[in-house]
Amino acid sequence: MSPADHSPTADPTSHPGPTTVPGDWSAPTPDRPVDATVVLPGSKSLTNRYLVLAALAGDRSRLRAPLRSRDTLLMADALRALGVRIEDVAPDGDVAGAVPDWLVTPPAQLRGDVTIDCGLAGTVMRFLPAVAALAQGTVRLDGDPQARVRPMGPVVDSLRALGVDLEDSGGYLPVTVRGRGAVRGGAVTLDASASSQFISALLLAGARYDEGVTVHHDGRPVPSQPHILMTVETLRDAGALVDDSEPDTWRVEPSEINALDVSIEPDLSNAGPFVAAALVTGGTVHVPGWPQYTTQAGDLMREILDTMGADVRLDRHGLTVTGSGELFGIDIDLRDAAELTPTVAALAALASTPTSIRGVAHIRGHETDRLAALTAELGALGSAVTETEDGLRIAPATLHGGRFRTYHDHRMATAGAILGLRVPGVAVEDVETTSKTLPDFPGLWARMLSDGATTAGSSGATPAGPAAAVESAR
Ligand SMILES: O=C(O)C1=C[C@@H](OP(=O)(O)O)[C@@H](O)[C@H](O)C1
Ligand SMILES: C=C(OP(=O)(O)O)C(=O)O
Repeated sequence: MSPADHSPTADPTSHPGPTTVPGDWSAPTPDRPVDATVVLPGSKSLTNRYLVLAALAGDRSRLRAPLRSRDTLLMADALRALGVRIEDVAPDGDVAGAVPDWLVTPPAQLRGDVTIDCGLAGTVMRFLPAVAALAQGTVRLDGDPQARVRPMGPVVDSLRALGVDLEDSGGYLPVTVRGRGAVRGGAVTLDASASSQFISALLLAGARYDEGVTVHHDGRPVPSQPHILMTVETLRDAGALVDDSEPDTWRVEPSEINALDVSIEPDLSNAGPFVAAALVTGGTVHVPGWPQYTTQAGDLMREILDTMGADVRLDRHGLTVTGSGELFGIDIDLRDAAELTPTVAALAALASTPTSIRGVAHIRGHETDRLAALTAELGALGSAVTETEDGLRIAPATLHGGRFRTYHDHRMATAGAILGLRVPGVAVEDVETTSKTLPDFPGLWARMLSDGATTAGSSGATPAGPAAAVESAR
């Protein structure tokens, strides 16, 4: 099945529904520009890569300021089930409110005869079959009902070609891996146009395969390429030898994986809605610890906000975004940073000139069919939005309040929050879905918008240290 065949689990064509439903979250509409410092928790993508590498390493690793959200806690629980010890330890220094570090001790041999809950986490459902293949025994992987429509075919077929004994459900979860404690490895060709995570999965575990792994992509362009570079760089951090010099081909030599001691950068894609608030309200948002160099796709927010009308400054203290009150549309290929689409689409719906978002056909296979979901929900609030073959076109329109459905998609919920900054009466369904990658989004959002609020841990903390914190500059 192609990603285009997927549709959201709730039917976006069934609008208009009720205006609000008990339990919906009223997105706040501030009466003045935001002026805040927002400390974001660690990157989901980095945390889950380092957890996997630490589980496959030869010795104990330390992950500093890891993200603790549904996706990373599921990854940690899955690795624990495979025999990895993951313990909380206090971070160095006396930083109030800082999240504990994770000490990760790999077992001599990963064990099987376990069932793993992948939730709705692409990183867990795609990365772990490649790890489970190294376990001794059977590992059954399943997830949320919506996870069962996210594509897995190329990763399971590739593992089979590399010598792994497994069963899938027609290219989807549930998947059963019969681990034999070792994997032959070798060369494989796959079509990764539906997700870069297929490639990352094989590379992350590939150093531990007897022959290493050579992965060649054949198909339409691979999306989210910075995430593959992130995989390559985290492998190199752990001493693995990776050759990515040929386009669409990656080679990981068989080797030990070294223990790691790493600090996790703040999650820049999760920072997106917060820095977007500066543009929407004509205010200022500062994000400490925004890295000067990063493989995170979310770093593209800097260019996006600049094009859409903000003043964007990055220095050694972090990122500062200031809006002027003007918000322009954008013409952008988001293939490399597809996870930003809901954030950019929400901004576009508030803009004074048209927007075209291209290159993101594959996000029909993300947490939900994001193109259908955004078309339905933005449209229901009055936006002039059209779904195209590989993206969205959004023309200026006057929006009104109403119910914004979220389809179990954290980034749909944060898109609703962005709209609410300008449009009174936006009621966001199931805002708790944001806990997939960000603990306490509603609290953090409210504190960003409130006067003089300071959460514990924001003063004197290392940028990525606290769970999440906001300091209002007012
Ligand atoms: O490897 C990763 O950490 C991710 C890769 C990307 O997936 P796709 O390639 O499926 O877009 C991205 O959208 C997702 O949020 C995280
Ligand atoms: C696509 C996303 O997540 P996942 O890692 O589950 O693919 C996302 O966070 O936007």
